[in-house]
Amino acid sequence: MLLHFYKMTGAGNDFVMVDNRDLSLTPHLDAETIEALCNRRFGIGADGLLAVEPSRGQGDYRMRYYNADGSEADMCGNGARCFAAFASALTDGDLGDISFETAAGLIRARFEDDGNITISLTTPKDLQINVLPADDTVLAPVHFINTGVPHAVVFLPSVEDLDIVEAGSYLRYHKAFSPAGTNANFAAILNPQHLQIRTYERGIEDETLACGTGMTATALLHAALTDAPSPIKLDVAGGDTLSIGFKRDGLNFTDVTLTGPALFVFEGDIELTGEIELEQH
Ligand SMILES: N[C@@H](CCC[C@H](N)C(=O)O)C(=O)O
Repeated sequence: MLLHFYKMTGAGNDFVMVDNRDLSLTPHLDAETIEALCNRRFGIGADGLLAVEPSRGQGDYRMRYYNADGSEADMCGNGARCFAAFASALTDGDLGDISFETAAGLIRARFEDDGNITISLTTPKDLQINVLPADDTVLAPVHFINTGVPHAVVFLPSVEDLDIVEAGSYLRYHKAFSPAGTNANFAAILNPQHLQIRTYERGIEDETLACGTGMTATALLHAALTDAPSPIKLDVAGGDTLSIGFKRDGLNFTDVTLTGPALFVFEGDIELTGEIELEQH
C-alpha cells in the first residue's frame, strides 16, 4: 500500500503527518509500521506520527499522536501546532481558530499574524514539588506535573554540558514515575521570564530538539517555585524560542497556552513495505 504523507516540524520536534479522516489508514497504523515510518535510517524519520481523524463529538477533528517507537501518547504540544496547520490546510481552512480532541482533552488552536500558532492546553494536573531529592545523576531536586503527558523537571545552573540521555533515562524509568514512566526536562533560568531547556522524551528514548508539553511543564513549575509571571519564554535545543502563557492561583494553573512555529518540510509517498518514492514538484 502506498501511503501519502507530509513531514512537518514544530521547533525541531518533527512529525510524519497523515490524513485519516476516512479512517481507511487505521488498520495500517500499528506500532511496528509507525516505528518503521519514523526510523531515521530506513524510513521517513521523525520523532512521532500524527493522524487527522474525524471528531467523535467535541471539536473539529480528533488528533492521534504516536511516538517514534509506535506507542500512543495522550498529547503532544509541538505536534498539536503542526496538527492545527495540517488539518486546516487539508480542509482549505481560512486559518481561523480550530479545536480538536486529544486523549488528554480538547485543544484549541489560534493562527497568529506572524505565522506562529497558539494552542490552549488542557488544565495541568498532579503538580508535585520535590518528588525526588538531588543525587549524583540529576544534581538538583526533581519536580513533576502532567501537562497532557507526564513530565519530571529539574532546574540547574546550566544545561549546556549535561548528559541528557543519562540523566533523562534515569528519571524516565525511575520507580517514582512507574508504571507509565515520564518525560524529563532540564532547565536553566536565564532571567525570571526566560529559561533554557533540554528534554529527554519517553517513546523516542532520546533527547528531542523541543517538547511542547515539556516546555509548558517547566514554565509552570518555574512559576510555582519562583512566582515568575506569565508569559515565560523558553530557548529549546533546536534554536527556537517559544512562549508559555498562564493564569495562576497558588499551585493551580488555568488558561495555559503554548505559542510557537509549525512548518511543512516536504511531502511524499512511501510503500509500506519500505521503499520511499518522493513526489517531484
Ligand atoms: N513531543 C511532545 C510530547 C510527546 C509525547 C511524549 N513523548 C510522551 O510519550 O509522553 C510535545 O511536544 O509535547
